[in-house]
Amino acid sequence: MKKISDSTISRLSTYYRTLSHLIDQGIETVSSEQIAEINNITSAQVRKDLSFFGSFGKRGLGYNTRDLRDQIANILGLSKKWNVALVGVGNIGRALIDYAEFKKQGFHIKALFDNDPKKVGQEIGGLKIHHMDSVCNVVKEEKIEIAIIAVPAKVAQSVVDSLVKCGVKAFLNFAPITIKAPDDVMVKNENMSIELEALSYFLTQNEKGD
Ligand SMILES: NC(=O)c1ccc[n+]([C@@H]2O[C@H](COP(=O)([O-])OP(=O)(O)OC[C@H]3O[C@@H](n4cnc5c(N)ncnc54)[C@H](O)[C@@H]3O)[C@@H](O)[C@H]2O)c1
Repeated sequence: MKKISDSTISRLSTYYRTLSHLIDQGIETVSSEQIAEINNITSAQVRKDLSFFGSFGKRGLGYNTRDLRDQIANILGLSKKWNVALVGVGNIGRALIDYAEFKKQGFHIKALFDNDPKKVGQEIGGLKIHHMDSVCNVVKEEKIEIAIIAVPAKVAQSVVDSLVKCGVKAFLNFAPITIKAPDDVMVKNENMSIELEALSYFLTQNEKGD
């Protein structure tokens, strides 16, 4: 299959949400123009993104919202349940454990890790916090496929390395560093500071233009 860009994958997630909202409103069919308008992009972009994966909808009739949502869910692998581990049960970690939406989307937090002796052994949301010493055993037992990294930056690389050694191949990293990983491992970075800097740049350039 052709290599699909990150931006196409990210737009598919957006279309998935758009279709879910339309279905909630009882709307059965939608055109690429409507999907485009809702998301401030062009209809050509919507058609191009979908064309990578086959032909959907009927010319002139648009797409059936449920069919298209289900097909996008299949493409994104959302029809299955993913077992997730969270490493670092601090401020960010706790907020993520409490976020019920992940579970609804098929991402089930099944294991918690921390190296603080005061936290290890405690239970949060029905899950025991394990020490990193037992990481591979727990990863194997809980069939962990994705790990969320919410530890301080200075230890994030070594934490990822430990999980890679246990066979985990997908990471969502909250620590503000660039993680190095083998080619068959994917690391997505979640960094609010970068987003804030983009806003800062936008406001700074606007001021200069005034
Ligand atoms: N992505 C963002 O937008 C964003 C925003 C704020 C903070 N952060 C980053 O997220 C991370 C977590 O922030 P926080 O405020 O929750 O920190 P925190 O100090 O509250 O929590 C970190 C947790 O990691 C644990 N930990 C430390 N070393 C560990 C190790 N080697 N193995 C396992 N657990 C370990 C600590 O015991 C603690 O429970 C930091 O890297 C921070 O810079 C990201």
